Amino acid sequence: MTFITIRRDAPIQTSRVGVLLSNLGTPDGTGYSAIRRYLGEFLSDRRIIEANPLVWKPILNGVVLTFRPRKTGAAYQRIWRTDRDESPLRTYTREQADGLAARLAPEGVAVAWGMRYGTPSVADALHDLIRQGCDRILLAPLYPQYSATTTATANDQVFRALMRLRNQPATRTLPPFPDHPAYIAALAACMREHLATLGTPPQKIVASFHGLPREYVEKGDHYPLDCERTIAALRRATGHDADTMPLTYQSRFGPAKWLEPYTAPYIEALPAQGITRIAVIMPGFVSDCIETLDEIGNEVRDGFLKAGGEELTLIPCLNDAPVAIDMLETLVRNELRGWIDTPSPAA
Ligand SMILES: C=CC1=C(C)c2cc3[nH]c(cc4nc(cc5[nH]c(cc1n2)c(C)c5CCC(=O)O)C(CCC(=O)O)=C4C)c(C)c3C=C
Ligand SMILES: [Fe+2]
Ligand SMILES: [Fe+2]
Repeated sequence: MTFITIRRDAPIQTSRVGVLLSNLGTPDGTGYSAIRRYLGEFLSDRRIIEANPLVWKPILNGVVLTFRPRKTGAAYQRIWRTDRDESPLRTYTREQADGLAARLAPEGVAVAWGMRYGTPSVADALHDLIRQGCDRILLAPLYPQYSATTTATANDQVFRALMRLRNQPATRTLPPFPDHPAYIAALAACMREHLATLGTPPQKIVASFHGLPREYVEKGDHYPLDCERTIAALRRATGHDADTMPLTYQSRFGPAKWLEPYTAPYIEALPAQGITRIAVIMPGFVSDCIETLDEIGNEVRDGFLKAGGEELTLIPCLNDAPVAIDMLETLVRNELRGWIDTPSPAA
């Protein structure tokens, strides 16, 4: 292995705390080659696709990377932030980092952000923090519910970059926070604020989480337990139950069985039961992205309307709302105890 030396990395002389926010990733553009590059990196991750690479690689490089980029590119085009020429996930992650940086500036804490797949990479964000003199870094993957396919692979990627450093900073990782009071309070506030803008309240609020192959759960990924913890806490906080706030799983990829019930057929079956006005909340996504804005906001909405539904409203993800920054500040200050002296704000 070759060790890379970051300027001012040998030896670390300054003493500063840094926070590295990470999210999933996003392509650099909506064209075929940008999407192909992004999907190629994403779907080559063995935490994402556990199949034997001898079997999976020919499928990936053959049928998947030939046909999928067109479909995915069209979806990104529908949600692309043309004013900034980037995807919403990148915009919101940057805004979350900026908001958090402003809150932690009094203690001199540096904040950087990066993506597990695509750019800016988590390795670049790590190097940026080291250049700013950070010798203690909190890695904060922005996934409230743990999964090996999200939290673990985001941390793995930073550890890979750390492996190449001669002088490593000390690191901590932010644990998942499926029912942390600050997270549930932020979700409940965003939900109430959005519902207050509607003329008539929805008959149901469907809580849709990103799905996971059943096999990964059978092998021990405790992701669905975290989703259950979130939904139980959110129902308690907002006075709902399993009937008025059902839990479903979206974004199935490939032919295998994923966690059920699947969001799209669940929602399309509602009009036949007399439920024609619904809201959808997607608590697993800290930022709006292709899966919330396009899959639910376009595809699933179209299916619901075709099936006789009248209104499907999307409750926005936490994004850059002040309550989202409050939540991040609370979670991060809690993990930084002993590294910075200020008390953590009440949850
Ligand atoms: C086997 C494939 C996939 C697993 C497992 C998976 C888990 C998983 N993903 C998220 C969050 C996001 N996924 C996003 C996009 C996305 N996901 C997959 C596949 C798997 N995800 C694909 C192929 C894509 C790309 C889009 C597409 O082609 O359909 C995104 C959005 C990124 C954006 O830029 O908008 C997020 C966020 C979680 C939380 C999760 C496991 C629980
Ligand atoms: Fe995904
Ligand atoms: Fe999707």
